[in-house]
Amino acid sequence: MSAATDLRAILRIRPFRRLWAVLGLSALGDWLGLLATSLFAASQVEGATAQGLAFGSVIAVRLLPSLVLGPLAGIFADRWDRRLTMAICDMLRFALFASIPLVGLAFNGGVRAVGYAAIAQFAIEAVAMVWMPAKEAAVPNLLPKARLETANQLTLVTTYGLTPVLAAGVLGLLTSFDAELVSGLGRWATAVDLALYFNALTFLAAALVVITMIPELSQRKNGHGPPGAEPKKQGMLREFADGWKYVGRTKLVRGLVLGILGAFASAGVVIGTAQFYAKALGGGDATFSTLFATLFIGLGIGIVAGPKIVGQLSRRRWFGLSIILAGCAVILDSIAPHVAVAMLGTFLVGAGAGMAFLSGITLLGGEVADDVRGRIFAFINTAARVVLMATIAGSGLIAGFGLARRVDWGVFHVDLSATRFLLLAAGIIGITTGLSALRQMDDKPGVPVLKDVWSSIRGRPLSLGQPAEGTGFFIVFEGGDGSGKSSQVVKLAAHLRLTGRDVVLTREPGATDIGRRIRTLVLDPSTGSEPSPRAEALLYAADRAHHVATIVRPALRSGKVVISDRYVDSSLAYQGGGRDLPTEEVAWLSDWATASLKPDLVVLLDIDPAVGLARASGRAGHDHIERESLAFHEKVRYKFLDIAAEDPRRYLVVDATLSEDEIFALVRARVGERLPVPDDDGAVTPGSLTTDDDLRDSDLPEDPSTAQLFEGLDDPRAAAREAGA
Ligand SMILES: Nc1ncnc2c1ncn2[C@@H]1O[C@H](COP(=O)(O)OP(=O)(O)OP(=O)(O)O)[C@@H](O)[C@H]1O
Ligand SMILES: Cc1cn([C@H]2C[C@H](O)[C@@H](COP(=O)(O)O)O2)c(=O)[nH]c1=O
Repeated sequence: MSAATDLRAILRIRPFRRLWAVLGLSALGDWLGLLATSLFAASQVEGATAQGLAFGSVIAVRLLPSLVLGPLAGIFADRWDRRLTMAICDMLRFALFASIPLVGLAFNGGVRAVGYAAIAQFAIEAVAMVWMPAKEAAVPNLLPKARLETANQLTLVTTYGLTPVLAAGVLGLLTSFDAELVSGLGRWATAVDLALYFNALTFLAAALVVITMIPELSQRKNGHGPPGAEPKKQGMLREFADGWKYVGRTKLVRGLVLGILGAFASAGVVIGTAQFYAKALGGGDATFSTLFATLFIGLGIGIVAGPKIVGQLSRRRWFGLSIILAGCAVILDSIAPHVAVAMLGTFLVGAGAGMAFLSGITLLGGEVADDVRGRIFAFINTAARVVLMATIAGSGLIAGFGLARRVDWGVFHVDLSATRFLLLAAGIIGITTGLSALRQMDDKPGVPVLKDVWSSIRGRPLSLGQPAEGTGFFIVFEGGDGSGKSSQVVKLAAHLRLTGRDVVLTREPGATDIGRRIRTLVLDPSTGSEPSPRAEALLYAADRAHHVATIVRPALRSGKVVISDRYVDSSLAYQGGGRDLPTEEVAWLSDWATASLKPDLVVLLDIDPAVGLARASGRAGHDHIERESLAFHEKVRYKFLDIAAEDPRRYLVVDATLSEDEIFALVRARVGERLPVPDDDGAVTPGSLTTDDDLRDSDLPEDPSTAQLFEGLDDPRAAAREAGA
């Protein structure tokens, strides 16, 4: 789907469209408020030092409430109606912003007006701390999970890309007409005052829209109860503690928090050392500004283009990898010999941070239960600010002390700068936290990360990972036609049943009703037509999907041993090797069909196709595949061997020209290593199965499924035989 179609799709969702308009208004108000109150404070006093102090104090005051109120603010979002919380917060912000110029007018400017501006700013920020988690927690309830990422892209671009520019434009426009405004409208209508009134109105409008037009903001999806159920009310302190506990005990959230804080710590060092870094590169203010702009361009591109670049890559993996990318890029900055390399590094830092930010909040929104979401957002918001401020201040201080040192060892000398060391440390922190987040949150264990990334960048289908499946054991027999699989599966099933195992014997294609019809379609020459290679691959996959869903998984779930005559590798070997279809696409198809169910053990009976086909020709009637050329069957054989060589722990490759009993002895030994034998009390001893002497034909239990599967009742070869093919 194109980006425009994606956008249209989320903007078609009415409550979200309205909320987006509200967010735009609030963000515009916020930026305008920040700029205007700072200018307002500076304009109330005389002299450069006093103006600088006034400007700085208003900004500093904005950051304080998050430290004090941050962790508590999330409780409001989880405890009370989020729509009401947002509307009340917006009304309060409306009143507070409007009061700043009015109080300034009453005091006739001066230090008292600045003092009030600072107090109002503190209160506004405190209110914003409550509004923000309510909004963040409500958004995921308005959208389908699959649309959350695009929605986050849109709100991030609106909040950090469009509205600051618009706010600066509005303020610039007003200040350029300052003199005219004052002479026309009077002393109460300076450009900054008007900006503050305008800003107040944006919050009033937002409050009205929220309360009258987005009732959906009140809806809840209870994470632990039925949808719509009221979350259980408990004491505030208990709720606060529960929020912390949730972070501690939930692997995903722990990984996200760790990753986000690590990323903010690295970003803090980059920002704190930026001035000194520009000097270390031999540049000045212009270099500093260029690097800063590059960082933000990277950030924007990461947010806007990131999802398209990584395609279907797991978002959990993407999050960890983005932090690792940012960490590596900071290390590149730390060793950059000149500005061009530093710009590349800084761009990648921005891109990595933007992608981590987007994937992080999307994961939080989509995966954290509704009833704690507000607290988690508030917790992260506060912790991130604390880490950011501490690292900016700390690294700025350290970098300022030790700008550059030259260490001489006789003829050798090295230029060491504290800035570069700090950047190196920040890069290492970034990589370490990224790796740790990746480890904590990985949702595809067993699937190599780099292979996954490479496939996703190339737009190839990805492997789906392997979910655990009950307590059963899944054995598959593979090999060319006539290699002796059917003979061995029957022996092994009988043998395991003698040891008391509950065994399900099955095969592909054709173990189910649907499968039998597919088998006819795909193999039976008497149908008069043969499927094209891709259709053939799809038909085998369809048979497999139904087979796994209705026979294999249920049996494994109830602890049975499932023995299948052919499975996924047959598709890889015949359709991938024999028919020359791209093997990774065939693999993905089967992965999807089976929802990634992999066998515990695969026995590959390897045989020269000339020998196997000669054995199979003993049966009258040949299916489509048996009629293929020897070259085709040779490609199949080598594909089977390649697959087995990649995972020797899972495969037992046996020379299928050995006698049936010799083969079975090898199979039995290997199965015995993996499959413990239960004793009379149900206890298990690994590694001892029955011997040949234990296995007498007369002892074999009746196995109707075996008869049905292998006696040719539904076998197209039988039909072909009858038709005299
Ligand atoms: N180890 C062996 N040595 C010689 N002949 C064997 C051996 N194993 C099986 N056979 C014979 O080879 C023929 C094919 O055996 P079987 O049906 O078990 O193979 P298969 O791999 O299931 O074949 P297909 O894939 O074509 O269904 C049968 O006649 C069987 O008796
Ligand atoms: C599962 C599967 C099978 N095939 C081919 C391989 C054989 O020639 C026939 C099945 O015959 P059998 O006597 O039951 O072994 O189908 C395939 O091409 N792709 C597959 O995925």
